Order: sequence, then C-alpha cells, then structure tokens
Amino acid sequence: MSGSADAMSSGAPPGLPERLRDLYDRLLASPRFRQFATRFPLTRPMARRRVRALFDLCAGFVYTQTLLACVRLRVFEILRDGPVQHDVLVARLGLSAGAAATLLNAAESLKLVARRRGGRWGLGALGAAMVDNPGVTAMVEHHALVYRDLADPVALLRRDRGGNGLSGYWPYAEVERPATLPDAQVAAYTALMAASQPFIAEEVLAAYDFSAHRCLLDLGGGDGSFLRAVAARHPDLRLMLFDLPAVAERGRAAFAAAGLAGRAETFGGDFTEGPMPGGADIVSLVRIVHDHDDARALAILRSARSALAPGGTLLVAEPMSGTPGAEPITEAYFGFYLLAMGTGRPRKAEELAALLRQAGFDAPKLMPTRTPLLARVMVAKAA
Ligand SMILES: CC(C)=CCC/C(C)=C/CC/C(C)=C/C=C/C(C)=C/C=C/C=C(C)/C=C/C=C(C)/C=C/C=C(C)/C=C/CC(C)(C)O
Ligand SMILES: C[S@@+](CC[C@H](N)C(=O)[O-])C[C@H]1O[C@@H](n2cnc3c(N)ncnc32)[C@H](O)[C@@H]1O
Repeated sequence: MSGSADAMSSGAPPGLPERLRDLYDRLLASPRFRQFATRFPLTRPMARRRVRALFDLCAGFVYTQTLLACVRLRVFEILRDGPVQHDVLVARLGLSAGAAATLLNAAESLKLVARRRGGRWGLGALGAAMVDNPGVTAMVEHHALVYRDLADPVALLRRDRGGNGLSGYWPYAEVERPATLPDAQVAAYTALMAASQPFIAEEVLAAYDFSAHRCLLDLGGGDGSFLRAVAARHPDLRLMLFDLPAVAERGRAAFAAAGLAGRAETFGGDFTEGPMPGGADIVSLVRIVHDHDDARALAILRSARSALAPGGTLLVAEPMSGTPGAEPITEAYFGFYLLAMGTGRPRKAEELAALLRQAGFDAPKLMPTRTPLLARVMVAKAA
C-alpha cells in the first residue's frame, strides 16, 4: 500500500522549498528523467510504483466492472459457504470456459477470489468483505448510473451542476417543491439508503452514546433504518422520523412491520421550511448536510435548532473533506458524485462547524469514528 500512498502525494519530499519543488516536478515530468529513473537500480522500484499507480488510475473502470460482473453473477454468494471446484463454478456462472477464466483470473488479481488447493476457488480477501454486505453490493449496482453521468467528465464539469442520471435519481436535489414528490420518485433512493445504512449506523453507534437521551428526531431519516439501528441498542429511546411525505410514509410502514409503531412517530414535510416536531432532546442529520449548498444546509440546520430546547444535542454524520487517508473518497468520489447530483459538496469539519455555529449551535466537536472514510460524526449543543 505504501506504493499507492506515495503516488497519492505530489511525490516531493515534505518541507521542500517551493523553488526546489518546482524543479522536482519538472524533473519528474521529463521523459528523459523517467527513462533514467526506470533504468537506474536505486530509483527503479519507485519508478515501478509510479507506473503501477498511474496504470491503476487508467484501468480503474475495468477493475470496477470486474467487481460488477462478480456481483451480477453472484460469485460471492456461490463461494460464501466454502471453496468450489473450478468446473462446478464455471457451470454455475453460465459462462464459456474461456470467459470464466478471464473473469476468475481478473477477480483473483483484484483479491476478490482466491485459488485454493485441489482446483477449487474460494473467496479472496476483498471478496470475503462482499459477503452479506448488501449495502456495498447495492452501491456497486448503483454505480452503473453514476458512471453514465461520468462518461463525459468534462461535459459534467462544464455544466457545473447536475448530471443526466443522478439528478433525476435524487429528485429532491432539483425540484422546486420536494414535498410533493410521489412515492415512485423516492422509492429507489430510499431503498439504496436503507441498504447502505448499516455501515453508517455502526459508525455512529460506536462514536456516540445515545443512552443519556429520551427522544431522537432523525431529520431526513429515510425509511427509518438508522432509527431502528439505534432503537435496537437503546430500548427506552423514543423515535421521531422526519422526511418528505412519501418517504416518511415508507418509514411509517417499516416501523409497523418492525413492531415499533408504539415507539416511533413519523412526520412528512420539508426540513428547509419547518415547522419541526417538538419534544426531542437529540436531532440527527445522517448523510444530509453534504447534499445541500450552504444556504439550504443552513436552513436545515436552523430547522434542527428550532426542534431543540437550549442544551439539546445535534449529531451530524457524513463523509467529510480533509479526512486523512480518505482524500480520493471525499474529494474525487463524493466531489464528483455531488456535482453530478446537482447540489451540495463534501465539507471539511471546520466548514461544517462554522455552519453549525451560524445556525445557533455551540461547541461543535468531531467524535472519533472507527472508519472515518465512511462517515465522520460531529456533535454540537443548541445555544
Ligand atoms: C487475524 C485474521 C484472521 C485476520 C486479520 C486481517 C484483518 C484485520 C482483516 C479485516 C477483515 C475485515 C473486518 C474487513 C472488513 C471489510 C469491510 C467492512 C469493508 C467495507 C467496505 C465498504 C465499502 C466499500 C463502502 C462503500 C460505500 C460507498 C460506495 C458509498 C457510497 C455512498 C453514496 C453514493 C451515498 C449517497 C448519499 C448522498 C446522495 C451523497 O447523500
Ligand atoms: C441521502 S438521503 C439520507 C437518508 C438517511 N438519513 C440515510 O443516511 O440513510 C437524504 C434524505 O433527505 C431527505 N430529504 C431531501 N430533501 C428533503 C426536504 N426538503 N425535506 C425533508 N427531507 C428531505 C430525502 O428524502 C432522503 O431521505
């Protein structure tokens, strides 16, 4: 991994004066120097790492599509209970021997599957993480739409706001009155959010202890998946869900199906306008603020503030810019994703904290999360 970390930085030794850094960049950009560095034994390993890192950037889509093929052909499900003989696997994939070999060799190189003794295939280190991981599986499928918008990245950048597919997938990002959206337009994204909620909820629950609270209001809470995850850990907590009417309706049905109708209330409306339901001593905004430009984000935070008495708690959970080690995820992935969606941007913790203060919250504090690249958690108090 050190190779790719090295390639991630500009490569110049840290602390190098700007003038020398310019020189260093010019050296690296020179084809003659690159040829020399590839020949010279002491620089050759570094040169190889750079070639590999650049090749990975060139080939990323092929790696992605290898994963998609494995998901669609249910490779991880087939291998979940143990290694399978090559011929049996090929038959279950329904591919020719040659095509199956191409897929399996590619998947092996990407650590999705692994060769096992006796001509069998088992799960690779990364393939194992795909087993019973419906959130990531759903995202892999969802990326077909994301990459359609990114097929012409320059056109997307020139348009500046909104792709062709994603802004329609998240219609609240583009319509004037999102509260009027019908069920048909919220169903797909609500299901995607529900499927991917477990890996966010786990991070939040490990970072913040809800046991001191009586009632949690989740603003933009989707079908209530986050609230149900918190409820499972905190049996005495009352739950309130606020989302667009069509989404809140899905939440109401899901609470009833989970036997939580007596503990959970649902509210349909627009969280940029209010009014907000009262009675909560903690409000959560999970994967919400980064969806919106500053003015709307501020309106949502003010709504959250209006739902709380002074001293009440606000919890914001989402991926944030400036997370060490997560730069390609926050800057490249979520940066482009939100550009294609048409509103919002990943914010640095300090930028979020400034918005929170503007909206009437004090003492914003970043709580350590186990996997900050998936989500960070900021907590603040209503002033
Ligand atoms: C000693 C032994 C036996 C082993 C030691 C080795 C060891 C420690 C192995 C670790 C094994 C392990 C625990 C692996 C765990 C792997 C996990 C949990 C992997 C999880 C991966 C998660 C991924 C790839 C998440 C992807 C998430 C995506 C793509 C999210 C996209 C979100 C979007 C598009 C959100 C949209 C919402 C919006 C619109 C922005 O608001
Ligand atoms: C990215 S999803 C996050 C859902 C959920 N919090 C999660 O993390 O799984 C954003 C949510 O905000 C809701 N939303 C968007 N605009 C809204 C508005 N103006 N008023 C209320 N809810 C809104 C959407 O319906 C959706 O459920």
